[in-house]
Amino acid sequence: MPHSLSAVPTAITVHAPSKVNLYLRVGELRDDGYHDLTTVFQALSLGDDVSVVHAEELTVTTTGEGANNVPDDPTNLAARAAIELAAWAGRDPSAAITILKQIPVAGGMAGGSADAAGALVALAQLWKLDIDRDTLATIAAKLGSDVPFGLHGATALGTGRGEQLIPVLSRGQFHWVLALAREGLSTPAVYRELDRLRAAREGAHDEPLPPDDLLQALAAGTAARVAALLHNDLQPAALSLQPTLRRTLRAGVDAGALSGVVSGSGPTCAFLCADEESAINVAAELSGAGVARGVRIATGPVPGARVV
Ligand SMILES: C[C@](O)(CO)[C@H](O)COP(=O)(O)OP(=O)(O)OC[C@H]1O[C@@H](n2ccc(N)nc2=O)[C@H](O)[C@@H]1O
Ligand SMILES: Nc1ncnc2c1ncn2[C@@H]1O[C@H](COP(=O)(O)OP(=O)(O)OP(=O)(O)O)[C@@H](O)[C@H]1O
Repeated sequence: MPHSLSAVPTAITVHAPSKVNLYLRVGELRDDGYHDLTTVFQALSLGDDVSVVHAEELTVTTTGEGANNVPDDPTNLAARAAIELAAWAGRDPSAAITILKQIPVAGGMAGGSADAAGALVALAQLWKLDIDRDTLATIAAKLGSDVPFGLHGATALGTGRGEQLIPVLSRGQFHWVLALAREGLSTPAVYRELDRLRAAREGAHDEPLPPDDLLQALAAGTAARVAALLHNDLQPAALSLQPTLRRTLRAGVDAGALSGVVSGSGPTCAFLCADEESAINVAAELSGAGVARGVRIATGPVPGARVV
C-alpha cells in the first residue's frame, strides 16, 4: 500500500486570477509594435487552476470554459512559461501541465496570461527553484504584457506596455458582474482598430486624464465613485469590432449596475455593482436579457497566482 501511494506523482496546483482594467489610457504606437499604457488593474475572483506534475516531456491539457479554443502545443502561454523558466534554470522543461479554465478565452480578462503566471509559480515550486519574485516578474514580462500582473494580483498601476507595476491601495471588496460574449476578440486586432480610429480622427488628441481621482476612490473603497471613473481607451475599438456590445453595456446599467466598461481589449463587459445583493440581481437580469453567452459574478481585489 505505501508502495502504490508513493508512485502517485504529487500535483502542485496554483489558482491564477483574471483581471479587469479599471482605467486604461493608451499612448502612441511605439517602434516595437506596443503602445505605452497607463492602466489600473484589479485581480478578480474568477480564475483558472493550473496544476503541474513531473513527467517525461512537456505537455499541456486544458479542460473547462472554452478549452477547445486553447492550444495544447508549445504556443500555449503556460507551456511557453515552462520553456522560459526552464531556460533560466538551465534545465529541461519536462512537466505535465493541466489547466482548469474558468476565465473566458480571448475575453480581455488575461486568461492566457493568468495561466502563464500560474505555470511560473507552480513550476518554480515543482522544480524547487531558488528564484525571487523580481526575477519571476522579468520572465513573466517576456511572455506577455499582462503576465506580471497575473503574478502580482490585488490592485496595481501599470505603466510601460503594462508590465511595470506599482501596488495601489484599495479598501474593501468590489462586486462585479461579467457578461461573456459569444465571439472573442483578438488583442492585436483591437489595438490596430484603435490606431485606425485615431488616424481617421486626423490629429484630434484626448487629454490624458490622470487616474488620481480613481486612486483616491479605491483607497476610500467607494464603489459609486470608482464606478463613475471607470475608463477604457480600447472600448471604442472593441465596440467598433463588435457593435452589439453597446447593447450589452446598456443592459447592465439598465439592470441596476453602477456602471459598465469593456474589460481590457474585450469583448467581456464588466459591471461594477453597489454590493453583493445588487450583483446577484444584475446577473439574474442580464442572464434573462439574452445579450450575453453567459454571466459570472466576481469580487476583487484578490491575490495574484498562488499555490492552493
Ligand atoms: C489589453 C490589455 O489586456 C490591457 O491590460 C493588454 O494591453 C494586453 O496584454 P497582453 O494580452 O499580455 O498582450 P501581449 O501579448 O503583450 O501583446 C499582444 C499584442 O497586443 C498589442 N499590445 C499589447 C500591449 C501593449 N501595451 N500595446 C500593444 O499594442 C500588440 O499588438 C501586441 O503584439
Ligand atoms: N493558456 C491559454 N489560455 C487561453 N488562450 C491561450 C492560452 N495560451 C494561448 N492562448 C491563445 O491566446 C489567445 C488569446 O487568449 P486569452 O484568453 O489570453 O485572451 P485575452 O484574455 O483576451 O488576453 P488579454 O486580456 O491578456 O489581452 C487565444 O485565442 C488562444 O489561441
